[in-house]
Amino acid sequence: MALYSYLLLWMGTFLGVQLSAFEPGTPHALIFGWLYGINALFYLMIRSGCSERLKDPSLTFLQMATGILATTAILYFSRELRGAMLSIYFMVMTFGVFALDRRGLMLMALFTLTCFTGLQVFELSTSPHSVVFSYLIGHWIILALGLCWFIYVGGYIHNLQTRVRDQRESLREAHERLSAIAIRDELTGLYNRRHFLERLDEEMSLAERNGSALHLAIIDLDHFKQVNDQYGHAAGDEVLCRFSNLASQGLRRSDLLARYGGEEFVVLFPHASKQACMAAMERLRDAFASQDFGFSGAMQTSFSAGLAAYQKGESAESFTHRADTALYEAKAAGRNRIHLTGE
Ligand SMILES: Nc1nc2c(ncn2[C@@H]2O[C@H](COP(=O)(O)OP(=O)(O)OP(=O)(O)O)[C@@H](O)[C@H]2O)c(=O)[nH]1
Repeated sequence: MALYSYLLLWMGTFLGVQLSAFEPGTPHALIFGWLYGINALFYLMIRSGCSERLKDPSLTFLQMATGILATTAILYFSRELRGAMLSIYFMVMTFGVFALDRRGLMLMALFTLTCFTGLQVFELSTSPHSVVFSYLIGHWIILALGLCWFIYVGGYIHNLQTRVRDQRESLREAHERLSAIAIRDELTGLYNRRHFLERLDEEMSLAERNGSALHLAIIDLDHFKQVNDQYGHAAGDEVLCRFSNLASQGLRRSDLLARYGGEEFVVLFPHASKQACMAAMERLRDAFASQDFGFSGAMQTSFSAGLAAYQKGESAESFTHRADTALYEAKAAGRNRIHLTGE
């Protein structure tokens, strides 16, 4: 954008010289040559990442200061076009609107006014006879008022931009939070059934492609209705949460644990042998059975589980059905046990 703007400005200056609106000897090639050289240096600093170490990595201040100095040099050679050429300062200030806050804009405005005042003082001291005093004051006032307007409007645009950015950021965070909540079970914090079924499909595709082992365990807490009936729903919830914590801590991070519904849970074991899965499940069964919930002696906390190994080419329905059948067998065999399905 800077290169394009400078090109337009160069063309304007060149035309101004041809039409005698500028001093005949205006060294426009020299001024713009320098300008392009310095901007090429800025470009290299930004592209190479050198500018990252600076306080202003986009080099906005430096780029604007260069533009303001170059504009002051061009204004020096302008004659009756001086008033119109003041607008170039505002073009340079526009660069800062999206990158600088109100304080930064004030600094750049002050720098602009200082440069222009310096130019006027220089002209007054070197050729006082060619200076029209009313023009001099008029130009200064127009520039000062224009810069004040820029600070006000620029600051407003900057604040607006910051607010939009903040809102976009909070929307992104809210979306992330919602996505995280959508895949979790509210009571236990474990993954919910929907997320589990999605992951099951993914893991089955992986096992299909790589020929790797994949086991599925369906767990059902035993006589859970009695807990609710005798000790209330809150006690039932406490048992569900305690089981979830035990299982989360006892399983490997690569195992996928989810609440399947009610007092039913599932664990997906990717890349684990049948023996390793059985051992993990037995450890969990022992840990759960030894939990003390303060229930009366007759009531034991235990679970039954069915374990199935994924068979190449089978559907998710068939895989879960086989694990479910094994669970049914475990319940029928007296509960508090884990059954492994064959075929
Ligand atoms: N506290 C509580 N209870 C739940 C929740 N979800 C399901 N339940 C209860 O879990 C109980 C499940 O009972 P059943 O399906 O008869 O199973 P069970 O008593 O565990 O018997 P078996 O599975 O045959 O050993 C029901 O009483 C449900 O109300 C929950 O989120 N919190």
